[in-house]
Amino acid sequence: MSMHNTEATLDVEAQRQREAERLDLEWENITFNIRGKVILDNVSGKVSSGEMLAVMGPSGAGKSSILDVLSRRTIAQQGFVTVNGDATADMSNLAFYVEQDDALLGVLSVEETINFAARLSLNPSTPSAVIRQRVEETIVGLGLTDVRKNRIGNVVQRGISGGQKRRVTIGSGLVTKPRILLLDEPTSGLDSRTSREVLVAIKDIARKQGMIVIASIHQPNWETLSLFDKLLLLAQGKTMFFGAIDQLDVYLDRGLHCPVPRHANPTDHAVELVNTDFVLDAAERSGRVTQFAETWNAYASEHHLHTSDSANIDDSDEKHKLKKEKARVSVLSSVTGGLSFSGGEREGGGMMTAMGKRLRMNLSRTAILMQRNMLNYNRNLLAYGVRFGMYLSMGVFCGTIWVNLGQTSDKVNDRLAVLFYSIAFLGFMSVAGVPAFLEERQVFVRERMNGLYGPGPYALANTLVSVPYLFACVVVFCVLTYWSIGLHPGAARFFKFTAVIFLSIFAAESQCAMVSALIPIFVAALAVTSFINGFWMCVAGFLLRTVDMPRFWYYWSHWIDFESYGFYLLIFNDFRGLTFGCQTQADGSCFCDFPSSLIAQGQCALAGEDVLNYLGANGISFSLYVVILLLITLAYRVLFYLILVFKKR
Ligand SMILES: Nc1ncnc2c1ncn2[C@@H]1O[C@H](COP(=O)(O)OP(=O)(O)OP(=O)(O)O)[C@@H](O)[C@H]1O
Repeated sequence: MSMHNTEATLDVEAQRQREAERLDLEWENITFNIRGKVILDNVSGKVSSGEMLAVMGPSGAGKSSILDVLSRRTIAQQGFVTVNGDATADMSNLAFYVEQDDALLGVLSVEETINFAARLSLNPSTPSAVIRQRVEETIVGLGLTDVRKNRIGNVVQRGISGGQKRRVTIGSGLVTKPRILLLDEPTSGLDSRTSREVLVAIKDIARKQGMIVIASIHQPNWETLSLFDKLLLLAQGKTMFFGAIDQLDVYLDRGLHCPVPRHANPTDHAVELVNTDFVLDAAERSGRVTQFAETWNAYASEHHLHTSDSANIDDSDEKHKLKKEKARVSVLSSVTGGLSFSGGEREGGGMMTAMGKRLRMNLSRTAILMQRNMLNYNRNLLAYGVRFGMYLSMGVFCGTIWVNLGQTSDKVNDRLAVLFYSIAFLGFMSVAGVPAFLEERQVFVRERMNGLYGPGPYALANTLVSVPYLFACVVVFCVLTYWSIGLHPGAARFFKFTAVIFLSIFAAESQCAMVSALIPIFVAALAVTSFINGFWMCVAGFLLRTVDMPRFWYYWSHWIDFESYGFYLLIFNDFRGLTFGCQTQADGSCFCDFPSSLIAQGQCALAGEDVLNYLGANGISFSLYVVILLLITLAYRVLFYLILVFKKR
């Protein structure tokens, strides 16, 4: 069968399947409070496959909140959200939520961004021609053809406009072909013509796909609004109107007795009526909105315009109990679902349960994320570019400042200092990756919330891809410093030196990723990571010998400090087998800067082992310390993963 035939068959099959799986999304009596403040008050409604619902209202009316409840990102204290009557339906599999903020990777092009979103949502076996076709349709549909090769842009490099970014974010959702598309302010930043065209494209896809579209929207012109089938008008969390768009002016006239003035836009008129932001008296503000809500309820009952079909059905105690139980299960599963290794599979009809398929899916997602990370790190100077430059410069500085340290006892302290500094400073500089990590994390949060993949593939891809980049940074530093400083001769010691620095810096990087995942605020992550690294320096065993360290600090902090293992491994690697000449004094006695075992043997010299003894590092096992360093890194990575699992935003 030719590729075109395959695509056509897939599309026809998908269409048939979707027609067969008509969806009704229904929400009943949603009441949501935050700290006693009513955000949504008894809101109900229903929307079906192929329909577009506009959610409107003044600022703070609860538009984003109802989208959050419908996507189950927020669980309301009262009420139910059901899909075809099922309150336990997995929304992360069904719905894609396009939030107000555009969380995108700035160095990727428009086309790459949409392409990765498509690949992350599809079965690993989807033919690439099908992916290309989807991406093409989305780009053309959203009017992004001219900028398809342009980069999104970030603080370093200007990219596409704000309105184009909005469309790319919408495109990243549309291309996954969700059954329910939730859009928070999709037209913000777009002029009225572009807004309309974007909504036309969405409507077209929604019709073809049998997709439900729910969009919060500010002041669209009437022409744009008429693209929607239904309107939910909110004020102070209460329903002011819910129903077919063309019923709004009828209601305003006959229900509210405030007819739309000639040439005025009915929605502008309605939003203006229910907007009480500028009424000074609080009681009057809430009284007016309550009265509007009561008028609507009375009108809806009188004209049988119930907010949801189920309002007609006898809501017996039994049915209510059943829904309540289902909703409870849904809340529980949404909590425990956080432990799952991956997100769900969007395409292909339902969750795959077989372990093999699940593993394959996770590996495929990990591979795609690795590919995207590499593209990001190659182009994003803030990821590793800045660090590469810093490590290279620091290599030049260290190699020329501690240049050619001779093997004399008076240089031993300088040698210890440069070894300590290599671990401490290079580890400290892991904070330079925080901005790029936070950008990547935001994209992860958005994609994870939309069920594209879970924390497992993300954490794995992040860990694996950071290795070669970090290794390149470390190698350049080591090559520039090792021989210039005059560290222990021999290739084997150089390779060990490089390996130890790499393992230590990888531990520092893992710690930084863990902190940034926990505190995803740039300045705070930077401050906390720097603070922790500063503390590790104090207890590493160089600035203060372990024998002189108060036992309280020694027993717990020294032994979990990656810097102490890195430092001990470096000095063990460097000092073992070296001999340092001491000074013969005027009286013929020998002076060494450290206690020497060689003087008693008639040599005016200091053995490297004497220095190790002095620092309590002579008896260490190199391989054991390497294993501990690896275990500390592993612990950071596991914590990183667990934080991502439990901290959803
Ligand atoms: N986490 C929160 N804590 C306290 N109040 C909140 C919280 N989230 C939302 N609110 C309040 O809930 C109300 C509804 O907020 P929401 O963001 O849903 O409004 P909106 O209609 O989307 O507003 P806008 O059009 O300005 O985006 C607002 O008064 C807001 O201040």
